[in-house]
Amino acid sequence: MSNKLPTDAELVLPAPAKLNLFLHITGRRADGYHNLQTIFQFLDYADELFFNTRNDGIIKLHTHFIDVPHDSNLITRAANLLKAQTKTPLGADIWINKKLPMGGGIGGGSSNAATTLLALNRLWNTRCDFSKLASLGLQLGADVPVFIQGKAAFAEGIGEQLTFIKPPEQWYLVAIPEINVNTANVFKDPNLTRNTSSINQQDVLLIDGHNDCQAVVLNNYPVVKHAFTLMSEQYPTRMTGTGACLFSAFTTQEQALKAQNQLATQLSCFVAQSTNHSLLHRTLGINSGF
Ligand SMILES: C[C@@](CO)(OP(=O)(O)O)[C@H](O)COP(=O)(O)OP(=O)(O)OC[C@H]1O[C@@H](n2ccc(N)nc2=O)[C@H](O)[C@@H]1O
Ligand SMILES: Nc1ncnc2c1ncn2[C@@H]1O[C@H](COP(=O)(O)OP(=O)(O)O)[C@@H](O)[C@H]1O
Repeated sequence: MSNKLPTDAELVLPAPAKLNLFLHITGRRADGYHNLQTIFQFLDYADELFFNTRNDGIIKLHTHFIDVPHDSNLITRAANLLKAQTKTPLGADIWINKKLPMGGGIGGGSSNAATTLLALNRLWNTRCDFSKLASLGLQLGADVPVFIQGKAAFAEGIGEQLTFIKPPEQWYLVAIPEINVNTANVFKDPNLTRNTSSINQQDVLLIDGHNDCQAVVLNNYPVVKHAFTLMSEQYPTRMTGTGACLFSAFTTQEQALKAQNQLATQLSCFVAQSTNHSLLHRTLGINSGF
């Protein structure tokens, strides 16, 4: 990814990561998608996107991703979708400082799409409300709506039915196994547990839960299994989303940094605080009441 970033962009915004604190798969729909129950909480660890308005209507992503052609990049797709929906004559120049690992289950692509929708809606003055942007975002990925809403949530359906909640804000050590896990392949795996019992909304913050995708990913990706073994020998460890990233919770930053130091020679990892009010919305000055 080439990364010459502008120093004078009109709008600079974060696209934060998320964790799935648990991920239960409760069934498979007729269209092949899976119903799930999960908690999304944000991390104060983010990509950074830079936006300038263009008057000629062109949407240009300047940062090159090695593995993702521009047309299929979720940033370009989000910008094109908002432009088509609102028929604005305006365009945009966009750059990204990419920090979030791709295919890691921390939602970087979805978060990039959500940040792009909120940024351009503001720069283009296209006045779509959150629920309109969330439904546009859902066309790009199941996790985009929660990033648009910017509040930690219990999610059902394919992740789009959101009930806002406030799980404890903690410090996390997040390990990044060097592999990109393909979400579709995890959901296709015959060994995936698809019949976890549904939980009631009022119990969401009372249970510890688990991640149904974890066993499949540990079984199919030795790199993830190795990282999980190293980490779980020391701390309770869980996978986020469909992997590959793994996380352990700590009460203080010091504890999380100490754990990072212990594992640093063997695993690539970062420490971040979880938050119920997204860094994106805090930066935009949107007061969610959270
Ligand atoms: C399961 C989660 C939890 O956060 O995993 P991560 O992507 O974060 O790891 C997400 O909701 C994933 O959302 P997203 O990554 O947008 O998935 P999509 O691109 O919509 O789906 C990729 C493919 O996975 C399968 N899929 C995805 C979501 C779902 N609830 N059921 C499915 O069966 C479908 O085959 C789909 O074609
Ligand atoms: N802007 C983007 N950032 C990251 N991934 C993107 C982007 N646009 C498209 N993708 C594609 O989406 C896939 C999933 O990306 P990502 O959201 O980072 O992972 P996950 O859904 O596992 O958290 C990537 O492997 C990549 O092929």
